[in-house]
Amino acid sequence: MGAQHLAAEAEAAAEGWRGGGPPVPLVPPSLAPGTPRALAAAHSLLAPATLRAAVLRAPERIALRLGTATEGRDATLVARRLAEAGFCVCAAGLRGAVSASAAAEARALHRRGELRSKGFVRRGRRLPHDPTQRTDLCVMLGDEPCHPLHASTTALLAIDAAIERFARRVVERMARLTARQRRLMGGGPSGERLRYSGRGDMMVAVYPGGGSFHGAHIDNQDGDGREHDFGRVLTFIYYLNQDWKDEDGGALRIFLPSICAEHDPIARAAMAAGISPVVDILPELDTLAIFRADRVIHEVRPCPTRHRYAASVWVTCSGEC
Ligand SMILES: O=C(O)CCC(=O)C(=O)O
Ligand SMILES: [Fe+2]
Repeated sequence: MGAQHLAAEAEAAAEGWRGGGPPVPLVPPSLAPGTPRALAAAHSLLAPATLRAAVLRAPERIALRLGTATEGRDATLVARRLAEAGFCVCAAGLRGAVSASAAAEARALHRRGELRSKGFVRRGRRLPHDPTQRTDLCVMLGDEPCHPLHASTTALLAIDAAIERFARRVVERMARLTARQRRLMGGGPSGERLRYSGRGDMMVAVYPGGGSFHGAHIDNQDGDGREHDFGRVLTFIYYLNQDWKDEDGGALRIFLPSICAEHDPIARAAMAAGISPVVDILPELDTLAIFRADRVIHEVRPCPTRHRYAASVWVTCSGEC
């Protein structure tokens, strides 16, 4: 299946819920009936993703300094990059002590058995866990002091608060984008100016080696079943793994949306050959990946041995013309 086709599906899905009609179902492309992945998955729970992909060089990281006076300027850069490409990769610039403590907290949650299998959220409901689609283990953290995990996740919650502050700024900057940028990847489904409407609890996840993976999907393919806003529009993922190498696998693979990729000659050639242009992002400590939760197809490549930890926050938006 070509990238153009995938992206067209993604865009159709993003619009389906806006028009008030039934949401357009999106089978995770790597698991569509008859594809190699679907066949492999029938034989093994840990089959690696086999969607044909041309791996392009990842764009330069934006060096952020979360929680400092430069955050406003950083948010403007991120908003522009999101509008042009649908995703961006940042170095968050958090103090080493904070990121190292958060990584230790995530490992301790796993050791204590707090991380469990979960299904996808579709139309606002969590579906039963399906090990042919994802084999990560996760838990949602709450920031209220009475939450049972509150005392053991203070560094993770500090990162959660920093991401929320930054996310609010990014959405504010996205609302200032031009109409053209908003129609690309910077606005609502009909190019509306985005407005921050909320966020979910932070999710801490581990891919515990053994080929664990998360098949190709869009986080919010159906508006999350919400009437009053667009549901999740941005995904923020902060990675918690020191010295992650190519050979450790586990890259976050982003499928370039076709309307963004067509300006790149290599991506265009790949699409013409029916191959998806993708970029792979290594889940290295302090890397912050940000992408459109409602439009960008992505997957987690299989993790053969190392345990891979990440903390994700989803931001919901409404829109205004
Ligand atoms: O951890 C990642 O890199 C991505 C995970 C993901 O796509 C998800 O949980 O929806
Ligand atoms: Fe996802």
